[in-house]
Amino acid sequence: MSAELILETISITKNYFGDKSTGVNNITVFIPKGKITAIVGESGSGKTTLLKLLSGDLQGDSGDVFFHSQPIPLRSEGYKPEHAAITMVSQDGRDMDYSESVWYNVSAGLPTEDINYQVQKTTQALNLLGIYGLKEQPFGKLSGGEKQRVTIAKALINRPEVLMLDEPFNQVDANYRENLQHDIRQIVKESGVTVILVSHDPTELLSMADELIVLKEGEIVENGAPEKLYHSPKLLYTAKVLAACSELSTEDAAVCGIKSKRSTVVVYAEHISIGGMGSKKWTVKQILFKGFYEELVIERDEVPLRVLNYERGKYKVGSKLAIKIEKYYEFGKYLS
Ligand SMILES: Nc1ncnc2c1ncn2[C@@H]1O[C@H](COP(=O)(O)OP(=O)(O)OP(=O)(O)O)[C@@H](O)[C@H]1O
Repeated sequence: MSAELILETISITKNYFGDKSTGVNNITVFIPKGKITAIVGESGSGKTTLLKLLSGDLQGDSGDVFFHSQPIPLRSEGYKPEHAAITMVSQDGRDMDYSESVWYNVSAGLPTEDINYQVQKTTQALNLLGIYGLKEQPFGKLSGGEKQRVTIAKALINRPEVLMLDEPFNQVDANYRENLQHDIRQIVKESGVTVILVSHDPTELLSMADELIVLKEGEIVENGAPEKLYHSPKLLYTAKVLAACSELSTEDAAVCGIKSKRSTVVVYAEHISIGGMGSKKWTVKQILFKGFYEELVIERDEVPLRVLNYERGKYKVGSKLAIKIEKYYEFGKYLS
């Protein structure tokens, strides 16, 4: 049985100033209830525009948006209950009072002045995000990650049906990010809230999302389960959005020992193993610190490849390596 839908767009188009190269064109999407849907794509591909159309923040030039099968009312035309049911989490702390406490800011999200109700709901929301201990702290003095948790707690306090997060982990450092991602997944599981998130970061999308929508130049080019899109991307564009990878021409691929008749070969960094029996023909050119692992840029005959190295510190710039490419993807020129 297919999942119940909560939001959908039918052939929605929104071009800014009538310019077809901006905004989104003719988009039909179905957002399943109680799941995490991620909208991904390069900068300017229309992710935020689609989010705003889905939330009633923006009116399409043509097409429809439905919430529970009813047309979504526009926010600019006055408050409707649907607007409270769909909450957008702003990443810039715009709705927050920086000099006031976490408690004050989160409880301000409640429409009532009933103190008992406020205490109960605010305590619940702070506990849900693991920030009860910060309740007395002024919002302005928190770290980026803590601020983000407070913002989400405030958004969740009225139990919206849909939570929209635009680049939610931008300000959050890597360690904290995994915890927050885990907590959001947990909240979705426990509360049944539907989450739609927009992000650039492939790692957070792949570990969090149930569904991915890939946008390119205002159009959907692929959609489906993250594992499917990651392991079998139909388009070069999708592979590049989702994975740390190297894009090779047919000639460059030959240097890597790959014979291909297609115009482009893509190798994911994680599909290259270092070492083995081969001769050490690759030179380390750059070492990028990634926390518990490193990303190496290696080169042979001026062909660069990105490789993951989990034995941190083992190689230096100039070290010679042998590699083995375990898997690669081939794309013809019409699959870019
Ligand atoms: N208010 C606006 N007025 C004019 N053009 C706009 C406006 N908002 C967005 N655009 C244009 O529409 C296109 C899509 O923008 P949008 O912000 O939806 O993309 P995005 O994928 O969210 O980008 P990013 O990842 O950089 O935030 C871009 O070309 C952008 O310049």
